[in-house]
Amino acid sequence: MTSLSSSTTLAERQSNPQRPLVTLRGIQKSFGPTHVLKGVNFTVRPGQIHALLGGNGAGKSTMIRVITGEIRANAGDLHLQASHGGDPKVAVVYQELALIPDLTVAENIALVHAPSGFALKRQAQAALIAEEALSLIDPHLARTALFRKAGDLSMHEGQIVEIARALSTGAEVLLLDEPTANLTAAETEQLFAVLKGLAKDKGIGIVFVSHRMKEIRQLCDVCTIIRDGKTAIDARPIGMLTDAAIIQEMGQPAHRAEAQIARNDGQPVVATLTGPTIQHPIQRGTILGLAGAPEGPAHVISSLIGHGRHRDWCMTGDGWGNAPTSPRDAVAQGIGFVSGDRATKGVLAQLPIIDNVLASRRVRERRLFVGQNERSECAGLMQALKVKAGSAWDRPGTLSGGNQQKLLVARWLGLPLKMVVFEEPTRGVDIGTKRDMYALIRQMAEEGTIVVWWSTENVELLELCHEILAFDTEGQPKGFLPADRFDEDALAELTGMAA
Ligand SMILES: Nc1ncnc2c1ncn2[C@@H]1O[C@H](COP(=O)(O)OP(=O)(O)OP(=O)(O)O)[C@@H](O)[C@H]1O
Repeated sequence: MTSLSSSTTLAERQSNPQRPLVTLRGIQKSFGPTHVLKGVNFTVRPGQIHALLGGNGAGKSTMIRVITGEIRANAGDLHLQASHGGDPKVAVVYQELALIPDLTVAENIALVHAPSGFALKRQAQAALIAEEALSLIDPHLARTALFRKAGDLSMHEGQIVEIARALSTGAEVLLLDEPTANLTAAETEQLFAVLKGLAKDKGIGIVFVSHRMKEIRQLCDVCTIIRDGKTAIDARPIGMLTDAAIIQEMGQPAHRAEAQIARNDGQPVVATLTGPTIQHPIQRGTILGLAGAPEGPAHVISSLIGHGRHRDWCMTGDGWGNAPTSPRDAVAQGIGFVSGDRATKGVLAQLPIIDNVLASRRVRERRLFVGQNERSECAGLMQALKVKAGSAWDRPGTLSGGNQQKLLVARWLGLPLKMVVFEEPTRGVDIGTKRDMYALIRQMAEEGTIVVWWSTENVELLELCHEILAFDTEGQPKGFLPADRFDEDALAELTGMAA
C-alpha cells in the first residue's frame, strides 16, 4: 500500500514546490468496531505550513500515526516522497510529552541522533547537539538545562525540549500535534519564527494541528479540515476561510454571541488572595485568570491546592479554614483541581470512563458503592462537554486527547465547590467545546464558586475571566487587570510578552 520514491534532492524540491512530500488518498482506519478514518485525503508539500483541523475525535492524530508508520491503514494509499532516497525523515511532536524522565535533557535530544546508545557514552557530543537544538527556540534553557533530568522539567520546559529535539533531526516533514499548549506567548512567537524559517529556507513541509484559531492564522498557509473521519476541506488557503466557516466545516455549532465583557459587579467580597507582595479582595463567583511566565501561576496553584513545595499564596476569609496541606485535603475543603498534566496527574488510565468522570463526586459524597443513578449522571456530564466515546465503560486511553481532557473538567462540573482551580483546562479541546466549557464554568461561578483559571492562551483569559492576575517574565506578580481594561496589548505589556 505504501509506495516510497527517492527521486528528488532538496534543491529540486525547493525549485519544484508542487511535488508533495506526503500524499494520503482514501485512507481508512478502524480500531475494532470503531471506524475512525473513512477515506481521508491529505497532502504535505515542501515549504508549506499546513494546518490540520477538526473537532475532538475527528481523526487527526490517527492520520499522523498513519503517516509516521506507527499504525497501518486498512485501505487507501500513502505515498512518501523522500529527497535523498529511502523514507523521508518525519519527526513528530505529540500533545503528550515523550521524554525519558531518567535521562538528561542533552541525552534525550541526542538519542534521536544515535538511537544505538552512542549519545549516552559520548556526553560532550550529546551536549553539543542538544545545545545547538535548544538554542533555536530557547537560549536560556540551552544554557541552563542540558544536564537536568527530563523528569525534573516542568511541562512547559519539557515541551520546548521536545520541539527542539524534533527540529534537530533534520526532518523533511515535521508533524506538530498541538505543540504550543504549554508555551507562553513569547515562546510561541519564537517557535513560529523558527518554523517559518524552516519552511521558507529549507523547504520543510510542516503539519500543524491546533485548536487555537489565532495561532493557526499567524502560522499556516493552507488548511485541511477533517470532519468525522473524512476530508471536508482539502488544502485551502487559510485566508479564504473565515473563523465561522472553519468552525462550520468542522461540524460545530456557530458562536452563540460575540464575547462580552465579563461582569461580576455587586457581588460581596468573600475571600482575600494573599501573595508575597499582594493582597487582593475576591468577590463571590469571581473567575480569576492567571497569565504570564509559568512559575508565577504554578506557585499560586500549588499553594491553593496544597501540592508541591510552594506555599507562598493563600486564600483566606470566613469559612476558609487553614490552607490545604494536600490535594486530598483541598477536596475535603471543597476545592477542586484540574491538573494540566492529564497523563500523569489527571486521567485514571486503568479505570473506565465512568469512574474517571464520577471520581470527585464519589469522594465528596463518600459513596462507597456504585450508585443506581451513576450511569445517567455520567451520560449527562459527557453530553454537556460532547465527549466522543464508544461507551462509558471504555478505558480513557481509547479517547482522543481533547476528549480525555474533557473527562477531567467534567469531574467538577455542577459540584457545590468553594473554589475550583484549573490548570490549562482547555488544552487540546476543540473550539466548539471550549465555548460549551466556558458557559458551564460561568454557571458554576454564578452559583458562587470562585474559579481560578490558568491558561497560556491569552484570548481565552480575556474571553472568560472577570479579572486577570498577571505575572512578569520572572514569574513575579505584576498586578490585576479588571475586565473593563481587558485588551491583548495591556495583558502583553503586564506579562512582558508579545501578544
Ligand atoms: N486505539 C484505539 N482504540 C479505539 N479507538 C481509538 C483508538 N485510537 C483512537 N481511537 C478513536 O479514534 C477517534 C479519533 O481519534 P484521534 O485521536 O485521531 O482524534 P483527533 O482528531 O486527533 O482528536 P483531538 O483533537 O481530541 O486530539 C476517537 O474517537 C478515538 O476514540
